[in-house]
Amino acid sequence: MKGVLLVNLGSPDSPTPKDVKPYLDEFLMDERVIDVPLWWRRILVRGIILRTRPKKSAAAYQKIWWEEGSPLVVISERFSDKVKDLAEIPVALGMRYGSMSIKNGLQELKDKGVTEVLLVPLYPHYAMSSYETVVVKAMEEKDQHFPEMHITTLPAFYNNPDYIKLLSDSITNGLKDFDYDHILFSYHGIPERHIKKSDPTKFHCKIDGQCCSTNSVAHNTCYRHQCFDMTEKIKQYLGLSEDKVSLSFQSRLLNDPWLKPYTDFEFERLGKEGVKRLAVITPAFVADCLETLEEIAMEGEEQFKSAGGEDYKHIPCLNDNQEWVNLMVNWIHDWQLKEMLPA
Ligand SMILES: C=CC1=C(C)c2cc3[nH]c(cc4nc(cc5[nH]c(cc1n2)c(C)c5CCC(=O)O)C(CCC(=O)O)=C4C)c(C)c3C=C
Ligand SMILES: [Fe+2]
Ligand SMILES: [Fe+2]
Repeated sequence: MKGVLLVNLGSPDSPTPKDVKPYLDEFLMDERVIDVPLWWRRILVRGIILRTRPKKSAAAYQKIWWEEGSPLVVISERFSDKVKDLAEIPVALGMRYGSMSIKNGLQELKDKGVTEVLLVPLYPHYAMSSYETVVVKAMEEKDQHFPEMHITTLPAFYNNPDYIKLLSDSITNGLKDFDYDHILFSYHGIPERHIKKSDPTKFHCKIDGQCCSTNSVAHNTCYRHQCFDMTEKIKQYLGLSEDKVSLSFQSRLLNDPWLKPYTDFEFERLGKEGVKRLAVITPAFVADCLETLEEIAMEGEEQFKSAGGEDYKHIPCLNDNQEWVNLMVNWIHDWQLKEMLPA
């Protein structure tokens, strides 16, 4: 029997340093997130980052936490419940980090008699620290605990025309009551090194002005290309003028070079250059979370306004929007009935 496993990133069990610490430990000890040798990762994560970060992150989580729990988890559950109602085959939800594991999700499917799984990493783009680590972890769990299962993975959907339309419509909807001067597309950042590591040709991705717009097989796994391409497609769909849109990368950690421009610097630049009304969209996330609700909707507004901006709007992620649920169900049905995956 066929079934679906939806996987998002996961959150701590509560917004306290006690629960944030083990969550961050699992997250940052992932070799695809902090990609340095194990001995150095142990020193960096356990000896340095985890001494101070849990308290700081817990304070940030407290600002956005809902009565029902972490917004990322609650929204993912609402999305998953709606997909379950329409999919006609078993659907389970797992998280890459934290207590709602991928293993539990696969077990839930196995208990319902599922042997053929469609794995859906809930990320529109491919990055080794998001999409790839979900796939690798699911395959490890399968090999260890569910050898009889067969797993097929939904490809990254950053350029899927139906998804582009949904995101574009959500921008139109978000801007109905907001007369913007500028729209910033803020994507989660990654270290530049990750782009080079994910390049199968080993020479295409130079992180310059050209590589991401020169056709290459490297783009199947190039997060930077995929962010540029998605922005371009939405710009075209909505007919946005070049000078009113820009792209940036948020959420840096540590001092390595990360993808540029940096979102926090862009808030300052745009404010100083006279942009008064700024709209921000966060298309690396399908569900609102710490990085959108705190870093963008709260901190970002403060940064932009202290640089001279006046009005600010964060456009929510697609979350459990019914059209997004319907699109996911269509993809599931195509796979279930015709073995077809979205292009
Ligand atoms: C080296 C560090 C990190 C990389 C690389 C990274 C990539 C990456 N992350 C997401 C999506 C999310 N990240 C979230 C939180 C978060 N991310 C990092 C670090 C890296 N992410 C940390 C340490 C945290 C935790 C919070 C903090 O201490 O700042 C979240 C939100 C989780 C939540 O509970 O709400 C998401 C979602 C993507 C898509 C990505 C690569 C493209
Ligand atoms: Fe992250
Ligand atoms: Fe590139």
